[in-house]
Amino acid sequence: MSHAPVFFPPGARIAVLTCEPVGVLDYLAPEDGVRQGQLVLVPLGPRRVLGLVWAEGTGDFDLAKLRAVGRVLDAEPFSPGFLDFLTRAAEYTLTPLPLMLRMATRAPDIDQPPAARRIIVPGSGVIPRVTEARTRVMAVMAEHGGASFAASELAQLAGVGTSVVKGLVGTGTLAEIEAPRDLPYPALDPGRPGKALDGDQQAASDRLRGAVRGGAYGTTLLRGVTGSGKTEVYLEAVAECLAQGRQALVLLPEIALSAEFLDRVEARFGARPGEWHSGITRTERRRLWHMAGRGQVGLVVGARSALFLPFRDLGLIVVDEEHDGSYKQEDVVYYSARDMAVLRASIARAQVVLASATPSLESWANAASGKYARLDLRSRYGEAELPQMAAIDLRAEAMEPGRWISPTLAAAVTARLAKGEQSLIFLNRRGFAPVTVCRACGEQIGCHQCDARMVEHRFQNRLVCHQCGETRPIPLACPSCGVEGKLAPIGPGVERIAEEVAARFPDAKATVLSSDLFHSARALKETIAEISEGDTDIIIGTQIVAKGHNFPRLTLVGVVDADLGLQGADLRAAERSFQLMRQVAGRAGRISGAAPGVALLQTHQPDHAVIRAILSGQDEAFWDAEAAGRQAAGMPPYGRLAGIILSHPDLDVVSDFARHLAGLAAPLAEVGAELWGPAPAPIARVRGRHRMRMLIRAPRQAPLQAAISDWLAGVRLPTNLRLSVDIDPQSFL
Ligand SMILES: Nc1ncnc2c1ncn2[C@@H]1O[C@H](COP(=O)(O)OP(=O)(O)OP(=O)(O)O)[C@@H](O)[C@H]1O
Ligand SMILES: [Zn+2]
Repeated sequence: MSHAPVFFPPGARIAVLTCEPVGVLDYLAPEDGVRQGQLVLVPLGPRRVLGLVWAEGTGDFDLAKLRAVGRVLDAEPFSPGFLDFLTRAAEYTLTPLPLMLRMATRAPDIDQPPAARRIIVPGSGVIPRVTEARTRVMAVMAEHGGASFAASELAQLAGVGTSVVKGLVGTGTLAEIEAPRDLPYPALDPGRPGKALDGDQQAASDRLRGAVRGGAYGTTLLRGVTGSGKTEVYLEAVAECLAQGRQALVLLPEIALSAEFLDRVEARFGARPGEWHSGITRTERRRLWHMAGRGQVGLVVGARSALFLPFRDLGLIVVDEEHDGSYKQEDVVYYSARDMAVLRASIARAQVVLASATPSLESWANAASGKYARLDLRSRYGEAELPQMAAIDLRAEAMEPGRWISPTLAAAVTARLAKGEQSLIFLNRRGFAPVTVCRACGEQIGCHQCDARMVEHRFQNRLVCHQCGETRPIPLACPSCGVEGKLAPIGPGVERIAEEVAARFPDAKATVLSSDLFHSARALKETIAEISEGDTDIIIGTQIVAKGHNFPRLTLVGVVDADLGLQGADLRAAERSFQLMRQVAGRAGRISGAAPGVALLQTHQPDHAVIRAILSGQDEAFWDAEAAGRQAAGMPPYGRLAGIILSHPDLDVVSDFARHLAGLAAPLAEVGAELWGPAPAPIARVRGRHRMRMLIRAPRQAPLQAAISDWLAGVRLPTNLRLSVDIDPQSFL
């Protein structure tokens, strides 16, 4: 594709990519002509649908009978590079182009003009009479740092009636003004001085700045131990990118992390970046989408889907905690934001920084082979030391029945309490108990819709299915045998650990941090801020606490069950356990000059190779061993995998079809790929649909996507059968 957008004069035959399954259709260019990459509304049957001017028309449909483009939308045209990215991302992930277009246009009211609207801004007065509701409104205003709100939006975010907002306007505390929609973001100032960097940090910063200045594509693995200052270093790369007048994108795995990050950006550059994730308002979502296209937002901080914003000139993409599983989307469009970041950057002549203390084996191998550059931050910033790590051998502990915190761990917590320091008790399992069993008949309560057990969530007083989200009240009588009072929770979740903590340390202030306990991103962020500044003594948390947080008073991390991730035959079980344990341990002892932190891992298998690797600190040896194992088995990153997931409400339909499909797999064999399955998926039923899986393994260089396309090309799916292709699968459920 050439890199100058083409202009189509009125009446020219053009190909328009629609958001509908029909894909690309020919139309006539409208009265004033239209440019390639412009968003348009086109007639389709009786409807008008969103489309994108894709290319010159190619069809042989009679020109006189073609319909004309209805309207050209008031949005910056997509650049040829962005069109190229969408095309190649679609080819790589085997996603139909219309779905890609949907991903790239996920902003509300995209077809509406940028008319003026009434928004609320800070006024001049102070709050005359302080009420709780008014304080909440002002807190939301402060938290969003000058973002614009409609009155109703502000009220909703604060959980108050619109009258409270109007009241504050009446007193002059807030003001309601007419403003154009979609205001540019305040410029960040890259010239402000950053923090003084230490040796490794300075060297890494120089290299990254040089790479960004070079204006060519490149990917760098920034590997720095926990607390080494990776964020400080990549903010230097952001500064360079902004100084070059280009845009930067920082992807974070968790919105919970964004609050601290936004503060750091503001401290560094004097203004806040644009934010893109599920917690932002519709107004902001629309504004950011447009400003990305116009080049009027310098830095965007976002979740994985920010990668599909129509940036005008992207010069840098940072993928923070690049090993994190949440970068993989496994719904509708299956893609890895980390890998798509590399694709996008290579087209946009941008730099990618993959930052992590515990890189994925994929990135580690790409750095080892020279495909990526690698920079190392080998020690923590300042005087802070890495935590000391040790196992607690549960076989040798006198565990009390119904308790999960060993005497050794409890004693360590007590010692921290005496010194006024914080402890973190970690268990990567939400809810109160993973299984509820009837002591009369042995029944385990399951979900009606899924092959999954219901998980007791005591704080909500309900059973919850972690597959489909269905909830029901905890029954009194067993649904199977009808006996009352015999249902018993088996095993611990974080809520149960919280109960044990309350019983053991009644005077300590404990806080549970689990994603399901917060109804909004704001509530979660508030609690995290409270933990890092406030008087929490004991944090009880799931993996949400493992990532990237700085809790200054935290000196002890206790892992309730270090064996949890080692079970199961997952290809990445060892890698994931290693990453998670290291990350969670890395929260301890991050303050320079204070005593080093301690991480204690409760385990029944202290001699397990992975547990030993976690404790040893020999990271390179761990990766070498993992790499050797994968290489011997022809597994990623040394071989390629693709998953095929089929589902249908009727088990016979899906299993017959799966067998039929497997019988047609000659195109796979032709490229040297093997097909395993079909077999019932490990979670064999979700939301009432029966699921079958197949797994394809191919040599690294094989044209896997082309072979799969050939294979599936002529196949007709039975009604209501869903087929998904997952290239480079992370999950095998
Ligand atoms: N050069 C510096 N000057 C002052 N403070 C620094 C410097 N580098 C790092 N720090 C501080 O050290 C702490 C850890 O830094 P940062 O959060 O950037 O580390 P990280 O490598 O991203 O950690 P993790 O991987 O554990 O999330 C932060 O509080 C940060 O402000
Ligand atoms: Zn369910």
